[in-house]
Amino acid sequence: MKGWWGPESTDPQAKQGIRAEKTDELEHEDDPQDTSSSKNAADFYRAQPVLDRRIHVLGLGSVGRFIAHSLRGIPNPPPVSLIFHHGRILKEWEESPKRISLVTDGDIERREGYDAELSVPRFRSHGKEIQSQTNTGEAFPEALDAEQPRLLEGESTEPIHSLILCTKATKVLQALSAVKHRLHNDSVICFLQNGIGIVEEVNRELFPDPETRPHYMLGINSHGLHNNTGVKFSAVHAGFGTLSLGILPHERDRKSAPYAPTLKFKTYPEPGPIEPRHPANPDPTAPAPTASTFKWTPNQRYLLRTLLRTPILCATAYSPPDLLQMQLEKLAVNCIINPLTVTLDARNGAILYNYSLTRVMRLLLSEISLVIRSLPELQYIPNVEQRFDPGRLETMVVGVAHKTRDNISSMLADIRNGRQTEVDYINGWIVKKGEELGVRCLMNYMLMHQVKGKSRMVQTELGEGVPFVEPKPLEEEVMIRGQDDSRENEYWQDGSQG
Ligand SMILES: CC(C)(CO)C(=O)C(=O)O
Repeated sequence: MKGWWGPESTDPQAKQGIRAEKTDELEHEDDPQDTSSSKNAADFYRAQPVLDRRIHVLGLGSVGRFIAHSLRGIPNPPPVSLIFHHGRILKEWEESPKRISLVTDGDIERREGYDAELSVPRFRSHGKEIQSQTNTGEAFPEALDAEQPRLLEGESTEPIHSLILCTKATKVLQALSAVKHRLHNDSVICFLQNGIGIVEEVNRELFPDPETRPHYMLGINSHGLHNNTGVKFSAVHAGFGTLSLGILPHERDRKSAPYAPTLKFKTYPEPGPIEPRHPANPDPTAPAPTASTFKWTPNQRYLLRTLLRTPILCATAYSPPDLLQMQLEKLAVNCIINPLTVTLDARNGAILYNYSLTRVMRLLLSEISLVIRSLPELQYIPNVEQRFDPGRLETMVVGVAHKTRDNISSMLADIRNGRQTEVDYINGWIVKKGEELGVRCLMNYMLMHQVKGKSRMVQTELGEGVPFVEPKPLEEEVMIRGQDDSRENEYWQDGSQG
């Protein structure tokens, strides 16, 4: 039997990832007549075959390229499809040697064997696709019936079973809208964005019906990656980190989902003064937490195991409550370093050893800490009060700012390049959650709007100034000088997670 974790296939087509990769290696596994093989731990994993080994990567910035490169480097690699967001870039890829290169400590490693496809982001407003033109200016064909997706030439209708989503948080809806018709209720999407609240937004806007909604996984990336200036389809692995992964319980399994958020606190608005609430004074009438078992689907298990067996990713799997706490720690750090570096227009280290900025940081952290400690999802988890104590969060922020002192934060890089920032999913999430929980977060609100104001200011300046390449109608990004030089900085130093 040929297992998919076994030695590398000698079939050149399989190496190229060309075949429709139906798993055949598992077809005898479930034969009830077959009593010859004794059951062992691996049988558990082999019990349910996955349908398709192909992994699609959507969002081909430095993180997407790194993941795609890493996946093709493992024994018996899965077929990997790169989804390009622009016809021009797909053409460049087709005309290139079709390789992704990764630079580590000056050494270049090139990998090939990718498939490529096109999927043009759909612009959205108020929960609807509003686009009548593509980013190359051509008109979208009219759909024959409202239920059918409006497809462009070259766009696929093939189902996607496993998708790794590496776009920025601000591009998730547009990117997913374009492949929504290919995702089914057994597909799995692995979200790898900064910030929190993306999954909820995707559910609300794209998959409101739990019956047709795909399954989800979350990942927190701490690898330091940036673009390789001037070199296409390449990334620089500047800092070794980890990938913390977790499978999210599906709403279809809600009843048995671990730590399903039960509303333990009365939500705002309510009459009378707003009292901060946190687990020290929970609502005694709230129901107790539910059991923590839920089933993984074959696609979820397959994608998780494939990422876990990719050594360079240094991936580890966590339970949903653990992953949530790690996300919240990262969020707290991003809530301070990212917007402050924007307002200061300085590298991460600038916030250190500065009396006034320490005051600012503490005010922000007192709100952030209170919101996090008030989350109903965390109320039954031991030590939440200590883990998210403002003092501990401050130590973490200072530690990360020190380790990444020479970096330009991802938010500052976005601002400088005229891109939309992820502030809505960082400080914006704190403000929104605070409103729901009755914790007013004025400091975070103000800082969020300073970032937005700065973003608008830069975009206006760029619009009035002289861009080097005129944006085509509805083209996503304006190419400006220095864009490729910016460190696309998803840096999150591992040790800082405390
Ligand atoms: C931790 C920090 C601030 C490091 O640069 C980061 O994650 C980011 O820039 O987004």
